[in-house]
Amino acid sequence: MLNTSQVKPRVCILRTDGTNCDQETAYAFNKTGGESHLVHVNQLRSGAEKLSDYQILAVPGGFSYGDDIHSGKVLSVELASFLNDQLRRFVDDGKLVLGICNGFQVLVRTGLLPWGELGTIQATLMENDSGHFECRWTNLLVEQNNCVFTQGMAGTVIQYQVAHGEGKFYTDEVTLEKIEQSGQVVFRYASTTSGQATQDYPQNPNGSLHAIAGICDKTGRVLGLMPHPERFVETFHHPNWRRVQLGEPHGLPLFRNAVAYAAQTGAGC
Ligand SMILES: NC(=O)CC[C@H](N)C(=O)O
Repeated sequence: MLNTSQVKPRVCILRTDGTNCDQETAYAFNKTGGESHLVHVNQLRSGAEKLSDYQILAVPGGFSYGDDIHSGKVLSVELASFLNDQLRRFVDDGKLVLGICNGFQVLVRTGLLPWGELGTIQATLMENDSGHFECRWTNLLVEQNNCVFTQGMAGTVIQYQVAHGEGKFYTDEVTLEKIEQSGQVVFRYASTTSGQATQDYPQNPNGSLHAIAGICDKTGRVLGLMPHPERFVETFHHPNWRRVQLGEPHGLPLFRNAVAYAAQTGAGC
C-alpha cells in the first residue's frame, strides 16, 4: 500500500521572464516536505511539462514581463488563453494553487480569484495609494475560514514582508460584500498596536479595501496574497530575530499546511 507520508507532493513553481521569487518559494516548499520544480511557462505551453504531473501550483512573486500593461497581466492572459483547460482541470481535481504577490495579481487577472471563473475578472490589484513601491514588514490578521493554507493559524497576528507597487485590493461593492459573506478573506493588514484590521498607512501599505491582503476561492484551495510568506521561513529572515521572540518563522505553517494537505489527499499524480 502507498504510504502517503513518504510521498513528497510535487510543486510546480511557475516562472517566466521577470519572475524573481521562484527560488525562495521552492525553498519554502522543500523545507516543509514538498518537492519543488521550477517550470517555465513555455514548458507548459509546449507540452514538455504538464500541470497534471503536479499537486500544487505556485505562482511566485516578481515582475513578470516587466509588469507591462499591468502587473501580472501578460502572464494571466497567457494562462487563461493557452493553459485554460489544464488549469481548470487542475483546480477541479482538488489540487492547490498559491499566488504570492505578482502571483496573486496573476490569479486575480485570470479570474481564478475570487470566483474560480477563468476569464471573468471581478477584482484588481491597483497602484498603492502612496503612489510608490512599498517594501516593509506588515502585521497580518489571519481570518477564520476554510482556507487550506491557513488551518490552525486563524486569529493570530503574524508578520510577513510586502514588496509591491500595485497591491491595493479593489473591487465593486457587491463583489466585496460577496467575498466577505462567503468568508473568502484570508489575511488583513493589521495595526501594530491593536492587532485589528486597519486602513491606516503604513500598517496598511497600499489602501486595500477592508484591509484585504489575501483571499481564497470558495473551496479554500486557491489562495492569493500580496505579502511574501516565503520571505519568513528561517528565524533569521526577520530583522528583529535577535531581539524579539517570534516563535516559529511565520511563513512555515502556510507551506506546511499545503504540503500536508496534498500528501493526505494524494490528489492526482
Ligand atoms: N514582489 C512582487 O511580486 C512585486 C509585484 C509587482 N511587480 C508589483 O510591484 O506590484
